Amino acid sequence: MKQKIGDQLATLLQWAGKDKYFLYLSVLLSFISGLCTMVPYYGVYKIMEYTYSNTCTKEILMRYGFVIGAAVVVRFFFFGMSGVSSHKGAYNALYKVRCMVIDHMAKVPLGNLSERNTGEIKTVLNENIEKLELFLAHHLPELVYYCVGPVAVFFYLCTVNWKLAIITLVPLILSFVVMGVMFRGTDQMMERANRSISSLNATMIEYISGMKVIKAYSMGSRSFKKYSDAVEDEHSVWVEISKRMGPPYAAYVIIIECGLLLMVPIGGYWFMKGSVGASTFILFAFIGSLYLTELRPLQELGSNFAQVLNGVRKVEEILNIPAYEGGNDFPKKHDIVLKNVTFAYDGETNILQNCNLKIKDGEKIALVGRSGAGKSTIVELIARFYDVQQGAIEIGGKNVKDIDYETLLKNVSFVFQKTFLTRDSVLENIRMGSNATLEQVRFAAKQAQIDDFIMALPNGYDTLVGSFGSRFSGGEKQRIAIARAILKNAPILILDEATSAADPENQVEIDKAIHNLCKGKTVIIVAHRLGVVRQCDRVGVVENHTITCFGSHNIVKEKNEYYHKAWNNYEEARGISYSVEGGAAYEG
Ligand SMILES: Nc1ncnc2c1ncn2[C@@H]1O[C@H](COP(=O)(O)OP(=O)(O)OP(=O)(O)O)[C@@H](O)[C@H]1O
Repeated sequence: MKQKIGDQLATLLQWAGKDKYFLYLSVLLSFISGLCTMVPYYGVYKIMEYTYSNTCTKEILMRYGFVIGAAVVVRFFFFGMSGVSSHKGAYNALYKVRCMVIDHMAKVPLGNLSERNTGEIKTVLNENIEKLELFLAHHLPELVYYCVGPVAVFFYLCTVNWKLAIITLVPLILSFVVMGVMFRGTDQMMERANRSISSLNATMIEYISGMKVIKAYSMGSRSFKKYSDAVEDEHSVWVEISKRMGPPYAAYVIIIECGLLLMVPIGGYWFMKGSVGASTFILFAFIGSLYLTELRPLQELGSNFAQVLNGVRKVEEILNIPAYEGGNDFPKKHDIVLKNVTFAYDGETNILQNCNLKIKDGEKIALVGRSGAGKSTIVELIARFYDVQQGAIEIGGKNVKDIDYETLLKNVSFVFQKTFLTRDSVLENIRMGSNATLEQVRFAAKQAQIDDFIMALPNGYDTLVGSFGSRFSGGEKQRIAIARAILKNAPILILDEATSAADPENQVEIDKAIHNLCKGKTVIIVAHRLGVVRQCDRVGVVENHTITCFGSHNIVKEKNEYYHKAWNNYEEARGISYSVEGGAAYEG
């Protein structure tokens, strides 16, 4: 449903919180500044009256000259102060909105976020929120200033001659009609412009982050085409907008400037008839029609206003994604139970169906199965990255939906297949926002077998991670991720094929570190390589949308066909002897 403009502005002010008072102050100062616009008209008119009645003296000239000068100074001073206040309010408000969006994103289910592409979220966080800054810091005080000034002048002109004053409004009324035409239907256009910017952002992110693959597969021209198509689309939207708004804009400018064309014949006729004096005629003919030109910037503000409202809508859309709120403390016991879990990412195609699993507190289990069987999905459901559609997931007897989401995430450690490093120091990359001391971080890094490597870096733990963590190999990044998990020390640990990228030379040390890390914790390992399964108490086979077999390695091997075969293949592969003609045999 379309929201009213007033409601959207109220929402914006509500987001600003206490900083809205800076914005109110800015509006007040702009208001006073706008009122001062009237004073020069008053001063000039008075001087003309004295001049035409032959009573103008040096003293009178000085007096009105001073009044005009003072009004101009006050006007600019107050307008400047209004800008200072609006900037203070706007930047604080912007900071709050950005924090609110980021905080909210942390509390919403991943599923709802991944429905939006990264480009769309980037557009909201950057472009849309920037538009709010432009509005609050610049347009809001300008809007008040450009409205109050002409209104004050109009009222003053009414005191001089109300009939002529009303005639000065004719161009204004016409310009409003033109503005109405100009902005009719721009909502959809701005929505389209916003979509095209989001799509351009998404393509740009994809193009830059996939540069390696694009080069490796000589996909340059095709990928570039996708990018250039997005640029083309964005360009065509704006061409259409300017085509649509250009002619009415030109008409608006001409109409608002043509007050003189009405004033000279009408005012002149009344002057000739003797119904208005010379000073009144001159005031209206030359100055009275000028004041409306002050309204010209309102058109620009109007077109930006549509974008601001669109920005508010986009931010609201993200803030309106239902978040996981409230909930209980994390349970003392850490057994995990899946009860008849059914789940589909798209709500239709079930990835899991009536899936059951019971993991004891402190147990270490492995999930195995074909690629795409749903192993990662199970562990992500346990950490409530998504909500199950049917059934329940319980930790320590409590449904994960009833546990405070932040607490749940604090108590579950994840080591993903792909490690994400932030553009920060190595220290902060291991700390991940915690207050851990350098000693604690180093202790964790030692256990993860990465301390020596970090100490050998140019600035040790203060070394900055290059863009997207490109300075580290896959194995090094994984060991940093293991160090993070060791430091976090959560009672539930999920390793999603955590050691797949490890350096074979360090594999033994890493296995040792993981062994220490797992002590006393409930551990789920998503195992792609079967070697890791032997360290686990039990193993579960994920197939046919459920866990078909769960038990010790020997039992599952005996009962489950997939696991039996996979294990035999694994053993066979390990036993393969490679021999090079003339060389010694190598046992893999
Ligand atoms: N975010 C998502 N949106 C839609 N479908 C998804 C999403 N993530 C995974 N899937 C689909 O769900 C199914 C199970 O994926 P999942 O990653 O859980 O399998 P997996 O057993 O861990 O596979 P692998 O061993 O290859 O990592 C796959 O068909 C996959 O395409």
